[in-house]
Amino acid sequence: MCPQESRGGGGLSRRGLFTAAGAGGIGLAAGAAGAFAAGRERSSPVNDVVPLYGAHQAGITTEAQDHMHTAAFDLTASTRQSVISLLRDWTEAAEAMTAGRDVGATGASGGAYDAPPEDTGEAQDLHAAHLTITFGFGRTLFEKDGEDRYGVRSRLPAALIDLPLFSGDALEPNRTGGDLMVQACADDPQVAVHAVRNLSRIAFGRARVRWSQLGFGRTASTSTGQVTPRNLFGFKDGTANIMAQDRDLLDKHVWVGGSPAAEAWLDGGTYAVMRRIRMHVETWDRTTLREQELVVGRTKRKGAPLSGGDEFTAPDFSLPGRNGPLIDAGSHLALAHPDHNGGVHMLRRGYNYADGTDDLGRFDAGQFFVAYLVDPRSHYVPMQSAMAKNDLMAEYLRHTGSGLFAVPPGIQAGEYIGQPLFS
Ligand SMILES: C=CC1=C(C)c2cc3[nH]c(cc4nc(cc5[nH]c(cc1n2)c(C)c5CCC(=O)O)C(CCC(=O)O)=C4C)c(C)c3C=C
Ligand SMILES: [Fe+2]
Repeated sequence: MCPQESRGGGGLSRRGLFTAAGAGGIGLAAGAAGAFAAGRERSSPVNDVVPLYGAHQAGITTEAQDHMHTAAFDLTASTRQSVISLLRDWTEAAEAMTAGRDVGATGASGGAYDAPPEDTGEAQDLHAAHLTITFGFGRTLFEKDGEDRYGVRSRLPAALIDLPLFSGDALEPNRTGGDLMVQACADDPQVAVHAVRNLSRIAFGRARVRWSQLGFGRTASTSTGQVTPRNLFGFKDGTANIMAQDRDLLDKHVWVGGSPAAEAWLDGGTYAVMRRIRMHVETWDRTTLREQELVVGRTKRKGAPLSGGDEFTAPDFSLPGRNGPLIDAGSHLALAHPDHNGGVHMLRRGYNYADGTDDLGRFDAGQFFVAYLVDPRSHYVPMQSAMAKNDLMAEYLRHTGSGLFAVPPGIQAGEYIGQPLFS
């Protein structure tokens, strides 16, 4: 695991910064001073800062936190310079918030009495909570209605396609697309919401929120140190995920590299596929345990493949049962497995969501599916096409929102997110 991506990777809480600064840490002293100006004193020292800087953006291989708030934005900026200034301002704010500080020099309550505060304030007294903020660029940033709005059309990556409409999709326009994407993940929901809200406030006059989604209860592990969580069908989800420790799989299936010159700005980055998938939990809850396990291809209790063993045993798709293979060829496991998808893997990092009820009293609940992968044309579209047609799980699912974003590489101090694209 890259140190810069590890959870709490050497980061310090604001109280920790004071201590280290007192011990002679010059760089840290500057951070502590900033924190003090922003007025975020906290009660106890904790080590819950995930550094913003690194080769890759944080929030991808970082151990999946418990909560998520994601938003997509439509740009209203009329110039390229205005987009750059927004990205600069967002980077500065992200650096402060992920370090557990308020936004701006005066923060939530240290500024002029007759001016709006620089920070909205709801994260005062809260820890950094492993906050990560991951940024992405939608296809419409590069080209919209045939127009090269910000002079970056020539740098549009070939893989940043318009995703095709899949069988059974019921996409809602106001939950789909977007020029920019911001994914905030944290172990405290209020910290994640605070981050997106402040970025939205900063964007005023340059970009406005197109859609946003709250998520809870991660539906994947991204580190071998994490316990596999459960989704709203009650099954373990994320067992066979790419983990932060799988360096070779990450290099092959997640990180973009060796791009042609026009796309080289994305090297070290990745693509984020986001799908808001409603799960018909009422129907699922009236389905027998036998049927549920048949659909998933794994046991509900342990998450073991139906061919036997424990959670991490490799599935055997040819092992026969009384009426055909023990793992049904139409099961989600069979359709998603690399053996049936040309060997592709993806890093899943989704969250459960529950957004109230519809007019029939049914829960609008499901999974906000997020996957990071090297190329959606090879690593997502074929699998989703097959699932939409043949996955036994499909009858319990409805895709209501969608987004595909190019996620630029990480940055160093002094740079802004996506800088190579505009250089
Ligand atoms: C196109 C990609 C995928 C979508 C969309 C998707 C939706 C989805 N998945 C579950 C539940 C489970 N998925 C599991 C495994 C799994 N799913 C995908 C891909 C998509 N899932 C992959 C690549 C894999 C791993 C396959 C493998 O290598 O074995 C599992 C099993 C446990 C696990 O390994 O994670 C469950 C359970 C839901 C509920 C859902 C939509 C709401
Ligand atoms: Fe899945």
